[in-house]
Amino acid sequence: MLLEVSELSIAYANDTIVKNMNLSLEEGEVVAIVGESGSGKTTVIRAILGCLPHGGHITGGEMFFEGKNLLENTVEDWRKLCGRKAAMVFQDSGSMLDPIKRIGSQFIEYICEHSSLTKSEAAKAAEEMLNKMHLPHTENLMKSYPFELSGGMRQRIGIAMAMFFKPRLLLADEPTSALDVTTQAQVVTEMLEICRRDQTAIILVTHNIGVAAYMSEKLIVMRSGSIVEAGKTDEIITNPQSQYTKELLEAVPEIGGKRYAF
Ligand SMILES: Nc1ncnc2c1ncn2[C@@H]1O[C@H](COP(=O)(O)OP(=O)(O)OP(=O)(O)O)[C@@H](O)[C@H]1O
Repeated sequence: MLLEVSELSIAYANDTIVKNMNLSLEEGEVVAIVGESGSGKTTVIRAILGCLPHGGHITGGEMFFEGKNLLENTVEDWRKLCGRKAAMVFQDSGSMLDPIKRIGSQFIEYICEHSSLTKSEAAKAAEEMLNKMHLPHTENLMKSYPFELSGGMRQRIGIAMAMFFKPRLLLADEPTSALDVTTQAQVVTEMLEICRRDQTAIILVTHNIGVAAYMSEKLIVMRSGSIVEAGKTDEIITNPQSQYTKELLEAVPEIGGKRYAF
């Protein structure tokens, strides 16, 4: 088992936000957490990466990653885990790029900081990674500034950087929500392609059960900090048990009798 979270509870100050969360993930598996805004999805994945915001703390439960108890992690343990073994992609990962540095120089700097590659080796590897995200004209792209690129391209670069070191676990928080529908579909497909090739497991956080259905094998439906329903995605989608899941599914657009993921 890659990740095992059991009975996890999280509070901000004295308010319990997440109650008795359970989640398990094998190598290369994709689990999606869906639920309305404020249900605690982001809080769960922040806890897994040891980066709850100020005031947030774990009040109960356990988390094991590759058999190691995450609740016993030192600052050094978290530093080793984040970036290389576990990486995160946000809704606006593209906007985390430094606006006054060319794409190539920031990607190379990032690689050199976390590995022993030389600058020219890093440049070659960075360009290859951009190719894998199906970014066009990568040679020119490396010389571009972020503002010269579309939002979709910037987000793909953010994902390429997060995936560069082939993390065992990718935490993706609404990774495509800021993109238009067509670009969303492309970016999701590319991200899945890379994760499948590298056997990277994903926890996908989304409010869009359509995207979750398309991407994941397992689904967790959350509401107000608790699990409403959890299990195999196909089974939940075809035979939802809770009224809340049914409502989420009904909100997915239907055209000609078919429900569409995006
Ligand atoms: N830093 C914080 N301090 C106090 N409360 C917080 C903090 N961050 C989040 N919360 C509260 O925790 C609850 C869950 O928030 P969280 O961001 O985990 O939900 P979410 O399901 O990811 O929502 P969204 O889809 O809007 O991102 C919310 O009620 C929110 O107000």
